[in-house]
Amino acid sequence: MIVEEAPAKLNLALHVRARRADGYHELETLFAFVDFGDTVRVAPAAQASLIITGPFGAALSDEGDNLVTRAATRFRERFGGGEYAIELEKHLPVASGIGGGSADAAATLRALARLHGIALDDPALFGIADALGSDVPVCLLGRTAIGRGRGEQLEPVPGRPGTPALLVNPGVAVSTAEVFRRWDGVDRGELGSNPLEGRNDLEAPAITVAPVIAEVLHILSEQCGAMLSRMSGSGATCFALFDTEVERGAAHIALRRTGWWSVATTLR
Ligand SMILES: C[C@](O)(CO)[C@H](O)COP(=O)(O)OP(=O)(O)OC[C@H]1O[C@@H](n2ccc(N)nc2=O)[C@H](O)[C@@H]1O
Ligand SMILES: Nc1ncnc2c1ncn2[C@@H]1O[C@H](COP(=O)(O)OP(=O)(O)OP(=O)(O)O)[C@@H](O)[C@H]1O
Repeated sequence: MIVEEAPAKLNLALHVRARRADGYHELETLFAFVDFGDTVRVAPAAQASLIITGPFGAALSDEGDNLVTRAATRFRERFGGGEYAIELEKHLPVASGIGGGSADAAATLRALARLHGIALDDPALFGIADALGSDVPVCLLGRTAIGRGRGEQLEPVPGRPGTPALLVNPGVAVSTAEVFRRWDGVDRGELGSNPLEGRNDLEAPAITVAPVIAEVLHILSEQCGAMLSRMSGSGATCFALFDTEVERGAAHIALRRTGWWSVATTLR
């Protein structure tokens, strides 16, 4: 059996530049990963199966069309091979801006590539990831990178591994397509040389979908030692980066009182 971690992605900054003719939006984003996520286990089997476990498993079990299954199907169409029994252990909230489904699809592709002796930088594997979703290529890469285009043109950059981070989700699922639809169409400029000084241009439209996001951002920004607080992706998960683990710990205790989902972790 192959076990692959599916870490959550954060958009440390996300600048929306233009709406394209194909309906997607041109982005500039700084992707990073944290030491927290789902787990995917893959084993050869006589018959294909997917079981979903973990705290957010129930939220997905009723949906027939899982990105894990889609990834495995695309992989078999391209590379052949038999059937697999897959277990997805779901720890990431669904439709929450931290790329849970994308991470699961990428982890499935990595597991199958390892089982088939295919290099992780095989262009055909990247092609499958690209077709599955805008965030799947960076999840396949699994390291800090600047993303351009609709997020699939990747330039690896040095990260800040070990930086204490706190993730907070107020429990509202937000549709990525809906948030992009509500973007005001104003290009507020490029990422610049220090993306941490950037913005997430989807915060304002996401707040119109789920006003509680403004409250989450406000509380995070007030925490002692929070050097950066921002929404990730299309929301509703927000994060703060801290100078020290002690400050993150104190913020985690404060946020627990809200009853929202929160996780103390570190950048990878
Ligand atoms: C917002 C981000 O999370 C930032 O990393 C991603 O761009 C979203 O990536 P994703 O969840 O993999 O999204 P996809 O499944 O590719 O797209 C979902 C929908 O979001 C919108 N979408 C997505 C990405 C993009 N660059 N422009 C868009 O307008 C499109 O309406 C699309 O139909
Ligand atoms: N394995 C999966 N995990 C989560 N969602 C999945 C999965 N497979 C399919 N989906 C569907 O994909 C939708 C988006 O889920 P996901 O958690 O990837 O969104 P997200 O966190 O907003 O990601 P992103 O940051 O890439 O926009 C869900 O509403 C769900 O219906």
